[in-house]
Amino acid sequence: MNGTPAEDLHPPGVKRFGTIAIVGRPNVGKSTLLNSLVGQKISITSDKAQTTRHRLLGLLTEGPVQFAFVDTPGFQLRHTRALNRAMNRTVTAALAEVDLVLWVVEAGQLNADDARVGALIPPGKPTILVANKLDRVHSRERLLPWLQGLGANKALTEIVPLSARKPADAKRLLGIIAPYLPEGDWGYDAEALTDRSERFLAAEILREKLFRLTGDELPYSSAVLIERFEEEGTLRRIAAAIVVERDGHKAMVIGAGGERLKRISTEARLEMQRLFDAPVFLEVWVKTRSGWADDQRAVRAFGYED
Ligand SMILES: Nc1nc2c(ncn2[C@@H]2O[C@H](COP(=O)(O)OP(=O)(O)OP(=O)(O)O)[C@@H](O)[C@H]2O)c(=O)[nH]1
Repeated sequence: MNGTPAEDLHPPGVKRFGTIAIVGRPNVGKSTLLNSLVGQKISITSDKAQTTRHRLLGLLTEGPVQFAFVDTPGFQLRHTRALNRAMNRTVTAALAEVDLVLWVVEAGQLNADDARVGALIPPGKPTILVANKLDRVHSRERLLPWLQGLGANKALTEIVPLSARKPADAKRLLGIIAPYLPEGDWGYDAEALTDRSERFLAAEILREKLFRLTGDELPYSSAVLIERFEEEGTLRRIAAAIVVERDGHKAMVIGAGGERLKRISTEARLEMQRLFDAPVFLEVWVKTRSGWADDQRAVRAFGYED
């Protein structure tokens, strides 16, 4: 991890680096695909190079190519029906910035929800349609006309039928993706993610839950600090502080009987576990900015992995 230039670790070849968004209606297999594509290296982020519109979900460096799979905030896949026009514009703008879109559907199906997702992809954006769950299709003869019908859609750059569960299929897909990524230097080190980047992501997740579960009540001056981030084997032991301006805000975050703080910290912990692919022990404190003296009265919420 220390000091070897990344170039020395890889065979020569044209270096490429690019961002890829994976979109699709719920349950088509996006998470499964991301996992197969990046393996254990899921959900890594770094505090450099993060423009606001994307969150890094996973990085993969294979030979001279670095793939950055990104999330598109505002792409509420679970609530596609509820997307209003303004949100659609946000999503479309975010997708406009990536180098490639992977639009995941289930092989043999293209329903109204799929079409709604497809409509958000900016015209002209290189888009690979991934027809997933191929293993469930028992009659390849029936799939053929479906694939040919899709082929008539000029907006699709490629159509790739596969099973996200099969590592060999994911590998094949990487080979198809690579030429769409621009030539140029990598955005990140080739090595696995550092504690520091997970630490950053932990703060981001907690902040997101904090603001989502307090609605508009909480002033944006409130902050999240990761005070401790330790690894014990696979366990991540994290101590975080939510720092607010006033006692009134503190009460707001804690909620009646501590319920809201409990929910914030539970949801944050579950998402961290999913992203880090590891158990997380998360302790969250709420403090007012008045200083350390206040720690005595700090309230904490615990999260345990059973
Ligand atoms: N048979 C089969 N099932 C798959 C395949 N890929 C994913 N699945 C299953 O499909 C279901 C949904 O997969 P997810 O990866 O959670 O789908 P998602 O699109 O991320 O879902 P949301 O998070 O709800 O948007 C899970 O039960 C997966 O195991 C595949 O290639 N073949």
